[in-house]
Order: sequence, then structure tokens, then C-alpha cells
Amino acid sequence: KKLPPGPTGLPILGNLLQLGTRPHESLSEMAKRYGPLMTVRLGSVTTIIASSPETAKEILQNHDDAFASRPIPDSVASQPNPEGTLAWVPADHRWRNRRRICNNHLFTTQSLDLLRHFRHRKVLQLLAHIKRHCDAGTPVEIGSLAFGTTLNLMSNMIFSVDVVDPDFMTAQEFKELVWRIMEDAGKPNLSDYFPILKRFDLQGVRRHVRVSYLKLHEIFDEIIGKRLKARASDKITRHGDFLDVLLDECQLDGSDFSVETIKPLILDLFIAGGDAFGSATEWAMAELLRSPEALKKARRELLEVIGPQGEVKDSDIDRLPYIQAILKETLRLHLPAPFLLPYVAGDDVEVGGYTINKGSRVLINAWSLSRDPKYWDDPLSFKPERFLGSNLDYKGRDFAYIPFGAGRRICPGLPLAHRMVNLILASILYSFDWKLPEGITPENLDMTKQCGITLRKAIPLSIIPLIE
Ligand code: HEM
Repeated sequence: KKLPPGPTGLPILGNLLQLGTRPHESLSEMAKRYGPLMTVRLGSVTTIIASSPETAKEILQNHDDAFASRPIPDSVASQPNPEGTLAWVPADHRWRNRRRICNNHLFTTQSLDLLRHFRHRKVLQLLAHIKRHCDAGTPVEIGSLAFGTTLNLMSNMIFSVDVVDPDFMTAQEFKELVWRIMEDAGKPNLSDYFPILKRFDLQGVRRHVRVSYLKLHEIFDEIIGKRLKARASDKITRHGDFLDVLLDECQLDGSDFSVETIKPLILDLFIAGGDAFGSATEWAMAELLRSPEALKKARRELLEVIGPQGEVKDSDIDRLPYIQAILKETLRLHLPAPFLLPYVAGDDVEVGGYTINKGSRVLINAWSLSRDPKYWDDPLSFKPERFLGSNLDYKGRDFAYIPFGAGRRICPGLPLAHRMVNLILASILYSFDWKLPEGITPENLDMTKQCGITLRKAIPLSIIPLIE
């Protein structure tokens, strides 16, 4: 069997040290030498890196059966009942069941249409908060505000309550706990590179992250407990939210759902959704403040479509091609998940004349695909125009551009993300003009990325809202 080629590594550590602080960049450089299907050894774990649209398509589409499962990171495994998650379980009947329920009750066009008023209300609360900063002339951290707005949107879809103070003053605990989990889960962890060392938890990641997991599970316990009590009484207690659906499922004969296993599923939705939304909004605004022409064009489109005295609604998004192009271009340059989520080979599979052995980890370097000069003209420049009049979108059909992944494990939140991030972006651009704080110019705005569970801006973007 011929393994894909790759760099020679050190004894024990393998190629771990060659990853550096920005693994998507270093692996992209290595792929130039070793090819679009490359083997690296990360500690004791053999990992295959796919870095071309062709190899990504082979893995995610032509052999999606063999690459349908994921390895579970040690930090995720530290929460109670980790087998209840959606993102980190093998693609078996339980995974299918969870995807079906999420798809049918959260992400269909019909359910998204029904929740329009929630999204609208959450965006109005965000705008009211920004207005206060505008009146005071103080800057806002736009990524963090978008993150909080998303958590409340999700918590209303799931539980019919706000988990973050909609005025962004108090009740930030939920937000901080989710943030802390993302920070901990995003740190390189020796237990994942040397599974034999797991039980020693040498960096204390498992112990540390478990505290946040337990606190969030406690918050969920309280909400679920209240709902169960109400359901047991005679009152009319249906809220029509996702928790109702999950509790109904728990009651079915032979159900693989229980009150314990729905908590990791709910948490997955908060973690997967919140950070990606926050990061996409923040990068889009950073790029626009570096490209005053694009910012002007976006505001002009909004004024023409919405008129001078209106409000952006989610039904307007289809009529805002330039805003949509800004989001697409942002996700091309700043994919929240540069390697998507990891896969594990369920079988020996032949790809491009090489064998990927059963049990190998597989990473798709989607960051590298969406900057490859073979497929993109002037790939490092921010040019939303490249998406205007083009059929290219992020639905996983074109393998040079897969910020939401592709194949059977493509992001289920894509339809919500499409509506919500476009709505937030359009609303904040329509209601305010924006400028950088004193001393920061479009040329010296720091765009350094920080690798964690997502690729965030290392220095949070702080910008000043204005009303003309
Ligand atoms: C800008 C927004 C978002 C981006 C860029 C994004 C991106 C991704 C990516 C790249 C994956 C991995 C796909 C793969 O491995 O092929 C993923 C998986 C996932 N995403 Fe998203 N996502 C976003 C928003 C959301 C939202 C809003 C939710 C839920 C409310 C969500 C829930 C999930 C879940 C549950 C998975 C795991 C699916 C599975 O393994 O079956 N995402 N997302």
C-alpha cells in the first residue's frame, strides 16, 4: 500500500513542531512540496491532509461513506454523555436521527420563516445597543456583540428564553462559559496527539474545560427541569420550541434520546453557531473598514433597496446581492473552520493512487483551497465583486470553496447562518456608518489571526458607529 508522501518527522513528535502557530498556513506550504494528498504524523497520529479541490471531492463526495465519522477531541469527551453530541459522533443511526431532527425542526425554510420575528427582534436589540455607543461616541466590539446576539437567537429557538442580557450589560455568564469552552477546546492538546497519554491530562485541559461544561449543563438542567415540571402539570405548556421537540423524542418508545443526552446536542448548537457568526461578522467589518469603496457600495445598495427610512428584514436579503457577496468573500478569506472538522477513515480507501489507511485522521485544508491561485484570480485581495453574477456559492458543490464543508457532514446550520449573518451585516451597515478609532488606519488595522476552535481575529475589532 502506497501512503501519500509527506515530510520526515522527528522521533516521537513526528511533524508536530512543523505545524507552528498557524497550521493551516504551514500545511499549505508543505503541500506545495509534497502534493495535494500528504501524510504527516502528529505525535502518534497519522494524519492525511487534502489540499486540492480534487482530493477534497474524492474524500467528501466520492468516498463519503468511508469518511463519515470524526475523532472526538479529548476536551469534548470531558463533558458528561459526550456520545450525545452531533458534531463529534460516528455517522451511525443515532447521528442520523439527530441530524434529521435538527434539519426538520430548526433549519427547514418553513421553520426558519416561522422564526423570522425572533431574528428581527434580536437584531433590533443589537441596533439599540449600538445606538447608545453611537450617541456616546464610544467604540463597540462588533464580533462579541454578534456572538451575544446569536446566543440569544439560538436560546430563543431552543428554549424560548434569552441567555444573555439583550442590553449586553449583565447576565454575561452564559456567553463567558461558551467562550471559555471554545478557548479550551481550541488549544493544541497533547492528549489528542498521543492518545496513550489521555488519562494523565498533562496540560489539564480536560479538568479545566469540564468545569465550564458542568456549569452549562447545570443551566440546562434548570431550564429543562422547569419545562418537565410544567409538562407534568395540567397547564398548557407547549412553547413550540426545539426543547419541546426533544422532550417529545425522549418519550418515544426505544428512543435514543434522554434528558441527559439532549444536553450535549444543545450545547453543540450553541458552540458551533455562536463563534462562527461572531467571527464572520467581525472579519466582514474589518475587511470593509480596510476597503472604503466596498463599504460605500454596500451602504449605497442598502439605501437603494430599503429606502431612507426603513428597516432591513430577512426577506430583503435576496434583493441584496452585494451584501451577500461580502459575506461570501469574507468566508473565502477568513473561514471560521480552516480544516472543516476532522474526519477519521472507517476503511482503507484508494485516493489518487494512494491508500488512506483505516483509522487515519483526515483534514481538508479548506483555507488553502479558497486561496489557491489556480482557482482564484488575485486570491489574497478582498473583492466581493468576484461573486456578483457568479453561480458560486457555499453549499458544498464547488470544492474550491467549502467554508461550510461538503458531503453528508456539511454544516446543518448553513441556512440559518446565511440568513442571520447577512441580516446582521445588512442591518448594522444600513443603520450606521462606521469608522476606526483614533490612530488606527485602514493600512495599519491588525488582521492577525488566532487559531483556536475557529480562526478568530487575534485583536478584537473595536469600531465606532456613526449616524450621518
Ligand atoms: C458562518 C457560520 C458557520 C460556518 C462558517 C460553519 C461552518 C461549519 C463547518 C466547516 C463544519 C464542518 C463541516 C465538515 O466537516 O464538512 C460545520 C459543522 C457543523 N455546524 Fe456549522 N458553521 C456555521 C454556523 C453554524 C450554525 C449557526 C449552527 C447551528 C445552529 C452550526 C452547527 C453545526 C453542526 C452541528 C456541525 C456538525 C455537523 C456534523 O458533524 O454532522 N453551524 N460548520
